[in-house]
Amino acid sequence: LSFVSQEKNKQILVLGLDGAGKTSVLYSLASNRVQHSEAPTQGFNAVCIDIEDSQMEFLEIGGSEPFRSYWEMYLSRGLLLIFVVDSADHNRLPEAKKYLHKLIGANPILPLVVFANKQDLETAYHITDIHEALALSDVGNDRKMFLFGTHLTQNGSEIPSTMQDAKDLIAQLAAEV
Ligand SMILES: Nc1nc2c(ncn2[C@@H]2O[C@H](COP(=O)(O)OP(=O)(O)OP(=O)(O)O)[C@@H](O)[C@H]2O)c(=O)[nH]1
Ligand SMILES: [Mg+2]
Repeated sequence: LSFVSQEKNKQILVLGLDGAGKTSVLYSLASNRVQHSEAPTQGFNAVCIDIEDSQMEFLEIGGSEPFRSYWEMYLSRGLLLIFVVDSADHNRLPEAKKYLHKLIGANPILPLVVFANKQDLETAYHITDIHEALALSDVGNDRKMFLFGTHLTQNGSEIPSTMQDAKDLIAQLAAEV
């Protein structure tokens, strides 16, 4: 895990409301072990992850209100967009949907990978309900779009297979663009 400040490389953008689990997902993808974040991201969080022979640069932008205005500014530097939602945060799904559609409206081609996170919580919506709540059928046919149900539980345990699948897919998508 390392922090980078290269400007030229295109990044994999990691966005979504505060508390969705973006940082936890990134740390876990980086180490292949579940690693929960300890604090909300204040601003930006850049993480380099080795996949097979290449290195991928991920950029999380904090999901708290003051940081959301930066999301759209970074779209053009994005290779693909990972959008993370808390599947159990029913009340804020409409808000997540609003922001997601603003983002995809601003960029017609950026591939989209949605993480319906916190599937371990009892009240979590199933991915089919997340698909509907986020109106993912309106995303458009010209864009590559994928939806994964993910969960992170015990710190230090191996990442669940859906997370590994998502990581493999992201590597494949990044290699294609
Ligand atoms: N139960 C459960 N908790 C999770 C999961 N993923 C993350 N969390 C917890 O959710 C909280 C928020 O996680 P973060 O990774 O900080 O969320 P974030 O999206 O980076 O939030 P910001 O940086 O504020 O935008 C933390 O307490 C995590 O431990 C999950 O899959 N299941
Ligand atoms: Mg964070």
